[in-house]
Amino acid sequence: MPSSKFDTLEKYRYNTGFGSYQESEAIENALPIAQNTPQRPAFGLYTEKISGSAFQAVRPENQQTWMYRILPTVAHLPFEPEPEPPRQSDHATSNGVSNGIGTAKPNGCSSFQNFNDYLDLAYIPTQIRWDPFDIDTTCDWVHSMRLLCAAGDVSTKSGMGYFVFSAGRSMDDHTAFSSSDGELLVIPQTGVLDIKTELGHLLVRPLEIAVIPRGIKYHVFLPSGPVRGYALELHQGVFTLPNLGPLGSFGCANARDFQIPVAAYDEPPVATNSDETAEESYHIITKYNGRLFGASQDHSPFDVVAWHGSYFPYKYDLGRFMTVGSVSYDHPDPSIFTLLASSEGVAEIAIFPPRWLVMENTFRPPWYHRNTMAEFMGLIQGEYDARVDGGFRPGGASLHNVMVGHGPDSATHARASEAHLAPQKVGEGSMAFVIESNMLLGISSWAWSQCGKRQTNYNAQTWLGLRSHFKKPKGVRVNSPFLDPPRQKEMNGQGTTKTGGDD
Ligand SMILES: O=C(O)Cc1cc(O)ccc1O
Ligand SMILES: [Fe+2]
Repeated sequence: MPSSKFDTLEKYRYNTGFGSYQESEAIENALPIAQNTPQRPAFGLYTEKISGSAFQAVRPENQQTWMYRILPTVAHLPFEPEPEPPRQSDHATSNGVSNGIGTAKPNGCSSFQNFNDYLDLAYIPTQIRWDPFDIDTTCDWVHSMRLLCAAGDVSTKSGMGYFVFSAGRSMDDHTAFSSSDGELLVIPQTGVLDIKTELGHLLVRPLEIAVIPRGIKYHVFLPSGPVRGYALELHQGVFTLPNLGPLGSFGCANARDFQIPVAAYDEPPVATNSDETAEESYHIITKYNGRLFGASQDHSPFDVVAWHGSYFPYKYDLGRFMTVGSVSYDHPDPSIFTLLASSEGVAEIAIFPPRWLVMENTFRPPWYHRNTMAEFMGLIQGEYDARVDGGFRPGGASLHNVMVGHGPDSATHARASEAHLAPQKVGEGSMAFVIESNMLLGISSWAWSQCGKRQTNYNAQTWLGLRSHFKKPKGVRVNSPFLDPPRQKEMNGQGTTKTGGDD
């Protein structure tokens, strides 16, 4: 007997190919040949289509999948609001009011409840960093997500939401979850996710990522205990592979390394009495404009015997990423490490795998900067080479919002300015990521105060140690229009010099 479900590795078979057209049968000949909607599909199955793009989307962007299933999705009782279980990870202040922004929510509200309330987000032009988030052992996947920051609006399909998840138990048997609010990128930081989806299984471990399309139902089993990680829900568009431009035909994340599940289905229970059909009870939970709703049905939603199409979940092993970089001088933009980009340009995720730095006469860590793009960073393991002050830890996060200045901490600056520039391997045993977004992100009140993880000394600890090293060279002309002409002349040793106290 396997000790856990994920030891039965046979169920984790994958096809490959980002953006490919797939077909998969759990029972041979379940897929119709040369048509989609036969009058009577094979073996008494129902035909159901799920679309992820408008019918008339251009071919490269068109995402639709045909499923051949035991019963169609519609066969369920009406959805009702789902009760909210209590949560461990609220650290509301004693008077129940947050520290300056928003309104603290009482213990017991779910993440997705917060997520709906975009008016409760705060926009703050300072650097923000969080210690590793606590693992909420009481939670299953459905209630595991906590909104950190967001932009846009779910109902108009704009923007995206950034989450941390932490769960200590598997979803109850006979439950399934889906989000109608967007496509979810899952980045586990610790623990294993055994994800059973309508289209087959995905086993996702730290240093892998998974993407679950909008509306696809799934069940999350935790075969090896608690999990924690990061998630990004795109309300707008879907994840795509970035174009490679002058890099050529391959590099970064290659299409063939994306793994796609194969069809698998739950065998319906056998009726004991031949006059009856055996019934089961399933609870289906869906996130709809930020709220959780539940419905019952008498059959498994994991009943897709065969499918074909271009709309499916997938996973990717970050170890397969081919990093490229400067082999002469200067530090390139981090876009060279882009793993996935959103089709509508609202967000991109780049990773920082272990890599060689060989640049000559170069300050090798990132430059100081502020960008029109907001930068959210997470750390899966190890240490991020541009922030070695000990405050950016695996399972924590940072946010440098639109036009918020940041860069290497003062110790890193001092070290890198003096470093002997031999070839150097950085990030050994480490994996950080950055999500760049072109939207100004609002912070949830949970992220600002209730989680109790925001570092109130981040800015001071990281950058206030920077000292001016400016030394005006002697004997050079000063030509600065910021200085008035007499002062310039004086600095250049011309004209009358009047110093304070002489007149
Ligand atoms: O550490 C950061 O801020 C992320 C980052 C990395 C990099 O190599 C260049 C720019 C940048 O924003
Ligand atoms: Fe940055």
